[in-house]
Amino acid sequence: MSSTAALMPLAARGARPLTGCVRVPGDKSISHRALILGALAVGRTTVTGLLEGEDVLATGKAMSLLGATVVRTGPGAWSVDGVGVGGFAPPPETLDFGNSGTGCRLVMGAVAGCPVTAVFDGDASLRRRPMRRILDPLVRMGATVVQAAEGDRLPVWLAGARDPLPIVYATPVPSAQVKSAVLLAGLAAPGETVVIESEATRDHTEKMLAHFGATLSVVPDGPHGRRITLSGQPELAGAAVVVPADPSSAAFPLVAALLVPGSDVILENVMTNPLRTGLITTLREMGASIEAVDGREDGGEAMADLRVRFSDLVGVEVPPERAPAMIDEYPVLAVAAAFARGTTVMRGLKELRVKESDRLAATADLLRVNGVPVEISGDDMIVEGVGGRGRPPGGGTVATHMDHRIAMSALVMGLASEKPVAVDDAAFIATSFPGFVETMRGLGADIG
Ligand SMILES: O=C(O)C1=C[C@@H](OP(=O)(O)O)[C@@H](O)[C@H](O)C1
Ligand SMILES: C=C(OP(=O)(O)O)C(=O)O
Repeated sequence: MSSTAALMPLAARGARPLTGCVRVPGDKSISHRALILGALAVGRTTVTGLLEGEDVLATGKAMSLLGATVVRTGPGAWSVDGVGVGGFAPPPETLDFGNSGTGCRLVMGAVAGCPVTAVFDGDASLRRRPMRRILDPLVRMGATVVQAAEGDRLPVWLAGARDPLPIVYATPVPSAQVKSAVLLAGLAAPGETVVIESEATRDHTEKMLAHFGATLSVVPDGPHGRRITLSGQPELAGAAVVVPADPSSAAFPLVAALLVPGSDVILENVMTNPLRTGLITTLREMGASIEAVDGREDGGEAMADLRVRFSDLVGVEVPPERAPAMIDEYPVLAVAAAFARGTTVMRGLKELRVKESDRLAATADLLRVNGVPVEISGDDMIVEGVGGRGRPPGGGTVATHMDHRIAMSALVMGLASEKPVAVDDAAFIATSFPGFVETMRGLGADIG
């Protein structure tokens, strides 16, 4: 996706209740990791339900350029023949991660443990995002930043180490991407690599490493944290990975169903890993009717079908320690808060400033142009809901700033506000949720 491509404007307007049963695409975090661990394993990995969005496809291409054999065998079905830990080959061209922070940062970790040099690049949004948080620990492990743009930003030339050093690393920011990059580099290190996080972040890398045969321990550290110890140089064996539906994508039809009167929707097979369900916890506190049925587990990950019905919501205070479990869901939570009765306070949102856009500013602007009072105070966002006094006015055009989640959140708002809501550019939705518009229309939404 290029920032110079033609814009794709779109608008959503209020219509009949949303009803029906849908399965949103596969989880983005798990999809990236399945391709990367498949490439670092010996033998064949088969993946079903892979998210075929632009972000994940960029990671698949990077794995091919680094020497793995990545083949699409059917819709959402992929096979990866890996090269083994430390076995990447020098890539013949730049690894272009487009809009994807996860792909870029995790592959930096994997490359850091191999004696190859790779060039990492991305689109205008990714070129603005911080990479020092990844490069700092990787350099401590023996990788070399040969060249980088100002402030250690993309494009970055990274030379990996033949025998990276196992380190003990306390992550300075709550980031699953930083944790995962260190663990992926640590795979090639002789000895134990330890990551300590003061707030637990999504643990898909840890779960999938165990699924592929690595030895690691995860123990609590402090009131909200964890200490992860990985034994280096395992022989990872190709595995079967079944990717559940992405809770971060499910968030959009879920919130839409809560806001459009009369709605009753079932979202199938949604991943319910507790480190991803902060939005569901919060919405339930706000009075949402979200029922999880038929809970089950595969590859260490929990999933369930979610039945969601229109609900009257009330404002709540969301504590900062919940942020890692719902970090990508704040824009759509802010939309839900706009329809709630009373004030919603979301605390500790600093990390939102370094996503595909400055999501704190972009979310506040989304609400403001649609007539909803909102304030940013330090790292907190305060939304004055209009519930009980009607619906948010809508009628605005939202600047999406190359950010898929801002685009989808704005369109969800338009489904329930008084007047339609437009977005300047819906093209980036394809990075994480291909088929979003069709899925929403299938439930009865008026988006076009
Ligand atoms: O590890 C992952 O798959 C992700 C981690 C989060 O980023 P941070 O690690 O920067 O918090 C999240 O925002 C992103 O969408 C996916
Ligand atoms: C932040 C996100 O992704 P990434 O960091 O992979 O670009 C996201 O999908 O909301």
